[in-house]
Amino acid sequence: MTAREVLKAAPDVVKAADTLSEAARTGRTCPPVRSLLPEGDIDTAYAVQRVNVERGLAAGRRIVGRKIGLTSPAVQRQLGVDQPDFGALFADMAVPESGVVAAGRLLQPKVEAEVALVIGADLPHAECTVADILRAVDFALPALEIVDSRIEGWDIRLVDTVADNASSGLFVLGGTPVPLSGLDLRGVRMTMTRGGEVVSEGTGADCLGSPLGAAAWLASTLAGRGDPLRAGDVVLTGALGPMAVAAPGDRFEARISQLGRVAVEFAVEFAAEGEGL
Ligand SMILES: C=C/C=C(\O)C(=O)O
Repeated sequence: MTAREVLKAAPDVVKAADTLSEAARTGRTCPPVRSLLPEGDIDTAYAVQRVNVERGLAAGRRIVGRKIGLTSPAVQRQLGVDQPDFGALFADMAVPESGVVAAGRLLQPKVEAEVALVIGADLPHAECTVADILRAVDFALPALEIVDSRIEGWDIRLVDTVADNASSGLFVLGGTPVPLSGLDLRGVRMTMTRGGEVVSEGTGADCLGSPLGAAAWLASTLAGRGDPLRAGDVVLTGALGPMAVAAPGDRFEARISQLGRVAVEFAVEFAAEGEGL
């Protein structure tokens, strides 16, 4: 969808996109958008997502990659869905390794641990294989995805999360790139802690069978839509285990075998000046 096509998008698509972007802008959640869209119509939900992505690009934001969502059976169960989806990653969503997320930056954050891949060659084919992915990937990194929902209480079905840029929020990449050669991404084991307590565990196989298979699904899907993965793109391949709610003051750390560790902190909210006196 080009910027010109966005302007011509159906009124229900524009209304859903406006509802979500207003929630993001004001920091106030909105009701589910599924009631505005044809029931279960995933293509229309992606059109809503595209409207807000095009608006972001028009406002000067830069796409740096894609996220895959809903890859783990645990997350699919948590959200009551049965297929993966994808969303856009913008440069302003990147948080430095061990960085701090400012209070109030997100509406209802939750954290997931994932394998990130950095793509070194374009992937233009609509039938992308795992071998294509292996040849194209420059390196892997451990990552945290901080998902968020503009929809109140995370009351989402597949259409809602697709329209809402796959419930994306922010992401953190670990600091040490690992070449794929010799890595068994299906076999990696992930443990994520919040304040030192284990809150999520999983393996590479829990991500659609393998993070490489998930990446092949994404590359095929995007190429089929005429918007392929390109050299330099970051791919967050999807949660390896259940997501965990984040509150002010929380510190998350994920360790993924063969890949290393990655951490993030959520700032403590301070009372406004004079409040509570
Ligand atoms: C609602 C978001 C889910 C994901 O991002 C995931 O499963 O990775």
